[in-house]
Amino acid sequence: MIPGRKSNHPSFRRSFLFALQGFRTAFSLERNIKVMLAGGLVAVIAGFALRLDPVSWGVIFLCCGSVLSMELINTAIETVVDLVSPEFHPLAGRAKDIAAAASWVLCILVAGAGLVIYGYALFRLLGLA
Ligand SMILES: Nc1ncnc2c1ncn2[C@@H]1O[C@H](COP(=O)(O)OP(=O)(O)OP(=O)(O)O)[C@@H](O)[C@H]1O
Repeated sequence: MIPGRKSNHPSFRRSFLFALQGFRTAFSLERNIKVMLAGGLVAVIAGFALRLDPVSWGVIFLCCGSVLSMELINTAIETVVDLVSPEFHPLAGRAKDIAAAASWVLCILVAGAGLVIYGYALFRLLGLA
């Protein structure tokens, strides 16, 4: 709900536009978002090259989406921390470090999933699996 507004919720279309605006802001401010989008593009190109099966494509899309979403949430947490604690504070640092850790944990697990999926697809393409 927007503070001071009469209606409780913006329309579905306006909500989508707010989300789009949030994405554009995060994209322009965060280098990690650009890196992750580039990584997603490489993953899709590699998927076509290795002729992934439909289930593998589904997993790859889910992985790309979850990594990107987690980085957006991380960026939102950093923004709120900067708002409530513009000064140096150990708890502010801790909150940012934990949010960054959440993103890295997901990235490491997704890298593992990618290794298995692309590795298996490569072996299959070479007739080794
Ligand atoms: N207000 C603060 N008080 C204490 N430590 C802070 C504060 N702001 C940032 N830090 C420390 O500096 C680190 C980097 O903070 P910064 O806001 O630059 O994040 P970032 O480098 O943009 O993170 P990411 O790479 O995930 O986007 C934090 O993880 C935290 O350890």
